[in-house]
Amino acid sequence: MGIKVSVSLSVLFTLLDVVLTTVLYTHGSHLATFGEDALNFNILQSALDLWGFVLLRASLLLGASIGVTWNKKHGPRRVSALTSLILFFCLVVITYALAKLLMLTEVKPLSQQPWLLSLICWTCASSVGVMLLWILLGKESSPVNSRRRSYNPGEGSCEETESLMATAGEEEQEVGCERREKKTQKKEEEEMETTRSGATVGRLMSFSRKDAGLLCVAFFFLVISAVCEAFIPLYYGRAIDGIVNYKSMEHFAEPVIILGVLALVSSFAMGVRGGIFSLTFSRLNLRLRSHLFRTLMRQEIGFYDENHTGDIMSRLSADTTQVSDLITQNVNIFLRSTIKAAGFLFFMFGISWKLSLVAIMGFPFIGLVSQLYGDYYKKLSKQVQTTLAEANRVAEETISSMRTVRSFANECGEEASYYAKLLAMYQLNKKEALAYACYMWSSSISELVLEVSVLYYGGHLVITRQMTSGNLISFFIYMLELGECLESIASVYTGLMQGVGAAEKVFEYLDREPKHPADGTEAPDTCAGLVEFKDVTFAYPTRPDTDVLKGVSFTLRPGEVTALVGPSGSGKSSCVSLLENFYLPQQGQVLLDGKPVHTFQHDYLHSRVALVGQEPALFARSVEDNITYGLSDVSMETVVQAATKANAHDFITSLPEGYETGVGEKGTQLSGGQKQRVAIARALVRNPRVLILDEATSALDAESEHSVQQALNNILQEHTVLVIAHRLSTVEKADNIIVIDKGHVAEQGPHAQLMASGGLYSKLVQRQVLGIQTGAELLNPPELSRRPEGERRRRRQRSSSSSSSGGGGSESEFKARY
Ligand SMILES: Nc1ncnc2c1ncn2[C@@H]1O[C@H](COP(=O)(O)OP(=O)(O)OP(=O)(O)O)[C@@H](O)[C@H]1O
Repeated sequence: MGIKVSVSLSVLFTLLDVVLTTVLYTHGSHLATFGEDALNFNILQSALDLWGFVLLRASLLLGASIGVTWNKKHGPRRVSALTSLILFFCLVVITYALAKLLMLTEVKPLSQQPWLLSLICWTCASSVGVMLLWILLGKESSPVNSRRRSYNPGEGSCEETESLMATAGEEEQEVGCERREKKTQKKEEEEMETTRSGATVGRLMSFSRKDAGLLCVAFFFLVISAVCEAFIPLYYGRAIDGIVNYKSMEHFAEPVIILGVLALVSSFAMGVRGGIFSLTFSRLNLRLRSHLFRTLMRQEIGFYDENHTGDIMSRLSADTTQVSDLITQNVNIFLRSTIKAAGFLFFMFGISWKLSLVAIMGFPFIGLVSQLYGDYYKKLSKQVQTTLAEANRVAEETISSMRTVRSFANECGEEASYYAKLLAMYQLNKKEALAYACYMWSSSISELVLEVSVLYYGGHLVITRQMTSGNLISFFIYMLELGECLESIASVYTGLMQGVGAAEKVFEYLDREPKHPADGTEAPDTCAGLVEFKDVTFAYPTRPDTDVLKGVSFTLRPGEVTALVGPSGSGKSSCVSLLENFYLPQQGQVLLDGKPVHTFQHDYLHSRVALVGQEPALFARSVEDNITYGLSDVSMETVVQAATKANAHDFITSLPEGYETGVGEKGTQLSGGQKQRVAIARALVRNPRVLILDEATSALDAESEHSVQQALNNILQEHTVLVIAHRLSTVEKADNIIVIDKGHVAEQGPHAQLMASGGLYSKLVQRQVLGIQTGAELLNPPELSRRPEGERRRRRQRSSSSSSSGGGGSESEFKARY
């Protein structure tokens, strides 16, 4: 609807309002009434005050219409900013009109004052009309918005105001325009958020579709318990009337028996309803969590680089619980309270419509306060969720790296950073508490005012014999219960807002499509294990502007050992990540048997390409489960075979429960070397075609390294092996050594050739040998000097042999290594 339409509607409505109100006020013809009333105004006889309101209504609507027509750009926004105030004004007018109606009934029956009754009804209806039209006028900002969007503060193109800027005060206008833009943007965001909230609740409902049957049963019992509860105050009143008015046991006993039956049925229905809602909560929670976890499992590795574990855990635990609560708890309370409130209102009007009018006059004000509070609370709760996730992240990171924290004695530092996060949350909690206090204060005051007014007016009705004392008591119980229902509805609103905030975050993850899905389909019967990197350029998604690999090309041949060496941070592990299909290169291709790795089936690729990483991560399960991780139906014989090849069998059998022994969280109950051997067994049990050893033996002692490498040596011929090692002595006999430097392949070839060329590799070797020598001398010169001459000679020989250009190590020594 355009501005023109809403303005025309407002003008027409204003005309109708003025004419109709004036006609009703003057009873159609007596215009002299104005003069008489103005001179002798009596609130109980004259309706001049109601006619006065029409002037206010007309001024407001006409003013707003002129405003939005005159200033199409900012007018609607200004009108919209005043909406709460206008709603408040209209509610006051309605309350005043209803109060006047009650006063007039005291003077004469309403049937004798039809004009006045019609005028009061029209005043209430037209006030509602003004509210709606005001909202409509405030909303008609779409054409302006589209123009506003073209404004770019950075480029200074606030088109409409640009021409004015030529005059004085250009800068002020620009700043003002920018500020207004921000305000409007905020308002638009809020509007969008409200729409989104509705959509989120709708989506959650559809998520609970599977529990529709259960929810229907729960709803049935909810209605039964609510209806029974709605009747209870009525029979309380009747019992009291039996005592006070009839003073007869018969009149007293009947309502008491009915009361007993109602209480019995309602408590039974309440129990069944509560149980079913709890069950639905658990089912929904189960579905939501497993669905979210499944979505998380599908995400690419880059997602885990971008998002902190604490944040993800927060979504998975706290947010999913809150979301399940949103549907079960809040919807349960909302439905129960609404049904009960409707029943209570029905009985209240049945007992006394006049008293009911007094009681409901305050409700819209309470509703307005709840709305404002709910909006504010929603915003705060979102911020609280974010800070809580941050605090969790710090705690999680610290607790999972407790050994590092202890070894660097940084307990106090971690305490301080956790406390800082908690403090940030506390600041938000303080705001929440203040908002809650204000809300409680305003709602308690309005309740008190209502109760006193109802008691006063109800007392008047009993004294004037318009109702019985029993009915007044029933009415009062109804009203108090109604107050509780409305309070519950208000609390549900905030609960809903809190849940919607959490649900939006959960859906954000649920909706996330992996940027690099593992959806390859290739699964050939045979795999030779030929790996080719062709002109690969790669940057991590978290740092898209920094290429860590630049035009890298090399080949890993079946049956050959290829070593990747280079300074720290040169990009060796990044090559492994690409071969494992963790990331996609920006340019070039990583091929396995001539096909890009991402085209292979996920399971297939990882059964043919196995990785033993730098810091092998074990799971808090048994040794056997760790070795067979990700595989099913692996015989014990195969497990033992793999463990034996990895030189792990002996130590595993010496554990208290052998292969059944638990390894603790991340394998903390095993030594570094034991962990590495279990990780090697885990790779070998798959009998892979391509074996990647990324610093896989770095934590082994010389003895274990020797035997593991001997074991590996037996199987090397069947595999394509890629070795990354910092200790260059361990790679010197590899078939091909690829030297990576700053993301480039600096040189490649066998050890002897690289040493002869005198390039980066030979420098690294020399530096390392020198480093070892100097380090050893610096560390322990007296001990070294005290050692027998024979041992010193042997050490010298060993170091000189490894630094010699030919590598010096015998073939058997290499075989012992691989
Ligand atoms: N997940 C990641 N996100 C962003 N950058 C990363 C990530 N992992 C590594 N890097 C960066 O990429 C570069 C290459 O790292 P890479 O781990 O491949 O080096 P490397 O040669 O294996 O080092 P090292 O020998 O020390 O293990 C480094 O500058 C590193 O900071």
